[in-house]
Amino acid sequence: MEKKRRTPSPQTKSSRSARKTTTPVATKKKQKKVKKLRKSSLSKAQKNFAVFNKIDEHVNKYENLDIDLSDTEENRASKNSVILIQDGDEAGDEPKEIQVVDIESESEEDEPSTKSASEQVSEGSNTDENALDNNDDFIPFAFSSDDEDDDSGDDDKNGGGNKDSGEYNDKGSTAVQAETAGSYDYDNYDDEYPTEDTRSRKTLNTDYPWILNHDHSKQREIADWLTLEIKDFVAYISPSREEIEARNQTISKIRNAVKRLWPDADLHVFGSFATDLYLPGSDIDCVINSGAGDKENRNSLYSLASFLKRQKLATQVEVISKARVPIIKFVEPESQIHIDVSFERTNGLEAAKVIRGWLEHTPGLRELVLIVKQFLSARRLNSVHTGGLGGFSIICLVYSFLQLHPRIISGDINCLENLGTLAIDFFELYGKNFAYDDVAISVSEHQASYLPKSEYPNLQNPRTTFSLAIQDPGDPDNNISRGSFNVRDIKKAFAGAFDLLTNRCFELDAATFKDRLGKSILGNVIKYRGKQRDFKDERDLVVNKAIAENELYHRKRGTIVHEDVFTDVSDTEDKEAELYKLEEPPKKKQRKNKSKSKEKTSKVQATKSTQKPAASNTPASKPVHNETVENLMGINDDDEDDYNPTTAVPLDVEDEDNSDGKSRSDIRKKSVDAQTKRDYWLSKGQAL
Ligand SMILES: Nc1ncnc2c1ncn2[C@@H]1O[C@H](COP(=O)(O)OP(=O)(O)OP(=O)(O)O)[C@@H](O)[C@H]1O
Ligand SMILES: [Mg+2]
Repeated sequence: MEKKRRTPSPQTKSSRSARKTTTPVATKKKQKKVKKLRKSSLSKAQKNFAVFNKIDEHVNKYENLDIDLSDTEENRASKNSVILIQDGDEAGDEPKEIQVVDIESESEEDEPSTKSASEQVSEGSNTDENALDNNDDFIPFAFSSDDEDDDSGDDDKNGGGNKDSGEYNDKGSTAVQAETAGSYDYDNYDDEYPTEDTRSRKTLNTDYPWILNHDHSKQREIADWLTLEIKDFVAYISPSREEIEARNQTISKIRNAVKRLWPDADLHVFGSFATDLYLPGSDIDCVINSGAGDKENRNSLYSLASFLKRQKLATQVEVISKARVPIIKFVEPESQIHIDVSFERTNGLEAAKVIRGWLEHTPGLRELVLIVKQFLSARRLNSVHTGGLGGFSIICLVYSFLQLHPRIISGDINCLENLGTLAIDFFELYGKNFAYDDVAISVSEHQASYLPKSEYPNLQNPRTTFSLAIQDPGDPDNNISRGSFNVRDIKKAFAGAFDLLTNRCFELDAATFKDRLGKSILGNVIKYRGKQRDFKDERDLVVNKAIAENELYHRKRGTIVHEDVFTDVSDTEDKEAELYKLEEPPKKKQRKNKSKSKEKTSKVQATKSTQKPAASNTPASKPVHNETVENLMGINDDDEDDYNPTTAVPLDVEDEDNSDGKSRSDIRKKSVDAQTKRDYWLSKGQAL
């Protein structure tokens, strides 16, 4: 039944009449207004970005602690070594001692090079290499194309060193200099983006290749354009058949080797490969569990490291034996995939299953996680060793964001159709509004909630209140983000992304269709520099064995328990064919329809009515009240939240024709959606 119409908000009224009376004078006025708004928002953004100019806090000071074995001469020499990193006892402590331990020499790899490190870098970067693998796609918060050219000099200053680790600082400082000197022209930053004339030339080597042949510049709603770009980006970086197979084979090889060394042990995969949340350059997280449960010790770690090296299954081996979670890190030479191996634990295997459950029930989760991952990875803010935000924390952050978003809870928006708005909301929340000092995030198998930090001493950082606290879904006393000590820079980066995306949207919204052509919104904050990929998300074509084996592992264990129990999945009586059978591919993106949204609304209502405090196993659990949640989200309930989209827009407002035989109610639904988006969008501008 049609709901009773309510008086639209003044904001709604004015935007409606503006659309109805589009005289040339009105258009000119509107353009002037938009220009003014844009200018003021740009200058405000400029102010926000002053933090990047005046202080160097955003430069990742801990970057140099990261060990990169690929480029420098010492590192080349140590390719035949095992590196022992002695971490502090607590995650988040900076590494205390680094010790290189030679375990074996293999002469062919030891050949000294007379070439400079930079030459080695350029020679080493074969065209098949993916810049993401090398974390080589850093984008400074500056748009001057001169930045890249200026790098060479700085490289020399840094001892002609490690391009990989130097790039962040070099580019960052170049960007800072350019902007401090006032040479950056905000009005012309679009120069970086191809005009129609230069499009064909630029598209051959674009930094945002996901727009190639995927032009959305004709979208009426700018938020829809961003949503479509996000979908394109995700399709672009999703794995091809070959990539999945390479990962599968790599795991099989390592597992076979482990079993040769330790017949009572088995290797399992968890982390992003077991959740389908990996970027092309992501590592593979593995754990070795054994019948005796005795492999987590220094001797075993070294035995395995030496063995894998001898078997030519590992290069660039590091043994990190004194960390809270001792691991071996190495690169598998054939696939060049980075592997982390931990020992005698099951929590990662349990987390993988929980995360897959979240993915199944949370539309948009995969898309937003990959966007945030790529965003942080390009800024080198994704490594916990340097205080960044690890993949696990990102997943929990995005999951809680989607679970607690008022507009999703109320069934007001469809996640997959509003990825653009949600991405901006995410950056706004964690870049500008989130109360890091007071609020912790709790995620459990079925829900998320905000917790008052004061009541959870175990989640607090003893050194500072300004920290991110995310309760481990598998252990309520564990703050999974306690190692992310660089939260200040992460917050700044998110705030920057919000400003850049919002400004870009305003700018392109005001531009003519001709000027929009070939331009990217997402490219303002995310770039991809590397081997050109296809838009082939081939996850439906080949079994991801990490997922299949993890499913089997849980089937064998029957239920999720939090004890260390050895379960050998390779010694299985289950038929292999059964295990690796491809399931029916999931139905391709469904268009929103009435029954689906109704179903969703009732589901949301059910969730709301049965909402329990998160982490029910923690008695003090007390989710922050919804009003506070809305404050945290930065959404003002005076304006658009009062607005009833089903009644605010008359049927005759939309000027689209009805040639495809849609019913009037379908059209109203569409126009309502468009208006909701527009109003919401305008509110973003006012927030600037
Ligand atoms: N702080 C932590 N506390 C407990 N478990 C953790 C923690 N960090 C990581 N893990 C476990 O390790 C797994 C892999 O973590 P990681 O941060 O590498 O995420 P990822 O999804 O593999 O992302 P990426 O693709 O960036 O490697 C997680 O799924 C989780 O099970
Ligand atoms: Mg990982």
